[in-house]
Amino acid sequence: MIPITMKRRKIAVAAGFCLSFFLGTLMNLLFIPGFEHHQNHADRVHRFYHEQQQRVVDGTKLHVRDSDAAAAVDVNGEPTTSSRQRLDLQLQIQERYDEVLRYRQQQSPWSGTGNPVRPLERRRLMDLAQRNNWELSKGTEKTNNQYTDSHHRLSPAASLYTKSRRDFAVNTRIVNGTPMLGCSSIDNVTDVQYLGSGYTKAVYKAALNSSLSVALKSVDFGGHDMENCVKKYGSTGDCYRLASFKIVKEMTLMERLQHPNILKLFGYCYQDSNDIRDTVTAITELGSPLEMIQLLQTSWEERFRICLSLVRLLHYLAHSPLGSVTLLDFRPRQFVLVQGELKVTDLDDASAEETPCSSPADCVMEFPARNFTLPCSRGRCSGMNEKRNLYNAYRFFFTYLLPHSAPPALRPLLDKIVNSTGELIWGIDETLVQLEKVLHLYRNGLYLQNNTQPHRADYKRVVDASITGENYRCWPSYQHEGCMLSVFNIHEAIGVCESHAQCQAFVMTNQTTWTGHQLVFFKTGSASLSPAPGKVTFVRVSS
Ligand SMILES: Nc1ncnc2c1ncn2[C@@H]1O[C@H](COP(=O)(O)OP(=O)(O)OP(=O)(O)O)[C@@H](O)[C@H]1O
Repeated sequence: MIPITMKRRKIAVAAGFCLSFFLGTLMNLLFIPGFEHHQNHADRVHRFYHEQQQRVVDGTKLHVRDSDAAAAVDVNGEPTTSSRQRLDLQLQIQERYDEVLRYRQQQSPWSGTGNPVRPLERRRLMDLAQRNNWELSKGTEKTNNQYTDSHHRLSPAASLYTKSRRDFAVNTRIVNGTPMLGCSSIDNVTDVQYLGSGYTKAVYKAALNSSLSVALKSVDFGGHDMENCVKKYGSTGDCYRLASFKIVKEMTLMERLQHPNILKLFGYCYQDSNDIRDTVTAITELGSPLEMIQLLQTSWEERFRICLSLVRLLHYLAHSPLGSVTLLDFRPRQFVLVQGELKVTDLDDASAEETPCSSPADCVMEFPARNFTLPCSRGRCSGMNEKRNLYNAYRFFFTYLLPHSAPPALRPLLDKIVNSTGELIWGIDETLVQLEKVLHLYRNGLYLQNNTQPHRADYKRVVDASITGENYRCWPSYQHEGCMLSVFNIHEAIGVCESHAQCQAFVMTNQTTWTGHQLVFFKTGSASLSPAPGKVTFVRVSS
């Protein structure tokens, strides 16, 4: 039997513990100074315990049940393991919530105002941060979904129209001048296909109105993040809230960071799913996952485009409205291709905070092959966000994609770009200048070496004609069946034809690449020459 006074004390302590957490949350929501956002997580846990010990509160006011109170503290009035874990999880949710609010409101040192949080969004964010879903941890979720597969047990993106949901009239929401899609837009999606998943999210492709294809991103209930969290904390509801903040953060950054190489956010939908209120689904631009092996087989021009897109993106991130943004998880899988352009899709690990420091020893960037020490200036590691991005771009992209099979005249400049980024000699500004220079040289045919040797063969020019068959394979062809390469002009095409033993003719198509180069089909003969308006064929007449 526990003496009645002790029981009361426990109730009071537990209530204090709850109130303390509630007040902490409230202080953060109201931005009361003194409640540090950047506090170390462990310190914060500590502080909450300390505070709850000091408070004496009437438990009945907070409706703390005896059973809850008893579960929250042990016989010595100390928090039990389960209450510690619960608090730990709540604090993680709170931290993610704080981070999202910071990004919503943050101004860069040089730009205008941040985006104020609209009342509806604030309410939903608060809801996400505060709602207590302990009862959801009892494993009551349903799995009656048509898109369930063995790997991805159930994902809200895949269960859009099987659950009740709240459409917060998001169709009327305008972001950066564009109306946002909402739940009603994805009511009748068709052709839903699983695209991929990572640690936290599952991504599906879907067609809206049988026309626009989009990506639907939601928390993967069967993913590692959810599984590990539920194993540790036992609460599906709260683990969901924790994970969903990654999507909310990503959506926030997609709204605040507007650039052609950042995937567009088309909208979002909050709906009930798996017995969890307001599960979030982001509706974004659709891309195709980056396959490095496949990229190595494409033309230099396409690979250069990817590097240039990346450098343009990193230049924007270094000077973004939120300050210098770094992609902490910088792997090729965080990017997708949209019509040949590289776009970043996974922004949940992006950070606009420069690492705090007291000396350069705190500013060591460690990579598998080498380390860099950056200066510590005014309490922050100088340029660390930008440099981290740049070195990652070098090690994951430039070394593989830039020099390999480049036009020989561009090799010295490309080698310099690779070396200077690999040594972090250049910053992103200089790197961008140099890559734009490569583009200028390539686009204007300035990479073509002055070849004083005359062409060995003569060619007969046939206007509005093409050769249908007589294909041969070459690398890196734009077309699987035949040899289709891009050239700056007719002279380059003749040079290519003469360098291929099989080539007896070529067809200048009316298609161009992203740099304006013309696509040319190289052929083994001209027996199947036939009329084709707009195309010009050159047939070798002597050798
Ligand atoms: N818009 C998109 N279009 C096509 N595929 C996408 C899109 N967004 C994401 N993907 C694919 O889905 C995968 C998972 O998405 P995402 O990276 O956002 O999830 P995650 O859980 O954060 O992953 P990670 O463990 O890498 O952090 C990606 O690796 C990518 O291949």
